[in-house]
Amino acid sequence: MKSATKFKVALCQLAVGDKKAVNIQRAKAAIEEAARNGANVVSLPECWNSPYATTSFPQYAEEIPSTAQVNEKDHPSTYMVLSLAKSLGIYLVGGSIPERDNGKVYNTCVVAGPDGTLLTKHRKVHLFDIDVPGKITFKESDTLSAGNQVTVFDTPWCKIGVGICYDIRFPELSMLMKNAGAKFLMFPGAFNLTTGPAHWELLQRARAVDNQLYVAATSPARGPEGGYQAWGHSSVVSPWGEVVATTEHGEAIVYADIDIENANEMRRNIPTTLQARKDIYKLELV
Ligand SMILES: O=C(O)CCC(=O)C(=O)O
Repeated sequence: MKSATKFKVALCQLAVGDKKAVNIQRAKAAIEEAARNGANVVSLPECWNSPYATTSFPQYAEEIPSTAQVNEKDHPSTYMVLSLAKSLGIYLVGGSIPERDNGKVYNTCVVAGPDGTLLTKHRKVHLFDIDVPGKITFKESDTLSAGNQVTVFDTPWCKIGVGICYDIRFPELSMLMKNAGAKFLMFPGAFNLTTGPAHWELLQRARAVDNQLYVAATSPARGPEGGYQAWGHSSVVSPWGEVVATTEHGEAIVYADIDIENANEMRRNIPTTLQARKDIYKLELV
């Protein structure tokens, strides 16, 4: 399905283990399957090449140079993403990997275009530092640094904004992506068994309705006992706030037919953007 406003998205809910080469092969196979099934835009989950653990991030980190510098030996994850986007002719939102740059490590999403170029990268802006006593304590800032950019890229169908996991909790970031023209927001993410059931779907539906656009969130599959337990439930939500595609917590590929005209219609019918009281409040980049 492909027209001015219609395309197919696929979210690859991958199992992730401690062998990077195996993780890359698994991701490659899922992306190939998604493309065979007609997906035009494919997403990987947060942290798909490394265990989701602060101690693993520096160990699994790779540099992410510009397209011409990417090679298989030094940048195997990004190499796979760029070369597969090109051979399959798809837009690939490469989940996230730990990125090393100038002695710092970031949680970074690489976006590849169908010509194999690195269109943009998003460094997670809001680090996941939380403490819910007796349930979950996580402190990404122990080993990660935060990005400071709002990320939106062009496709033939619409502009797509990218955030990573915890970024979805900050409505301002999504609003800034909408203001930059996005009609679809994609969040690779790895919620957990405490916040997942409570907030994963709610936040996607909230961001979709308050910005009148599509939202997709791609999780890893649930791991074995002992490691980080991802909530799974990768899903796609329409501008009206309906969950149009989802899954449970095992390995899966979630497909959805997107029609951006649904976002346009919602914006015409309920014209909140025009009705916003910009005379009494405003949102701006600093
Ligand atoms: O916001 C949450 O509850 C989970 C966030 C998370 O797991 C992450 O940012 O990696």
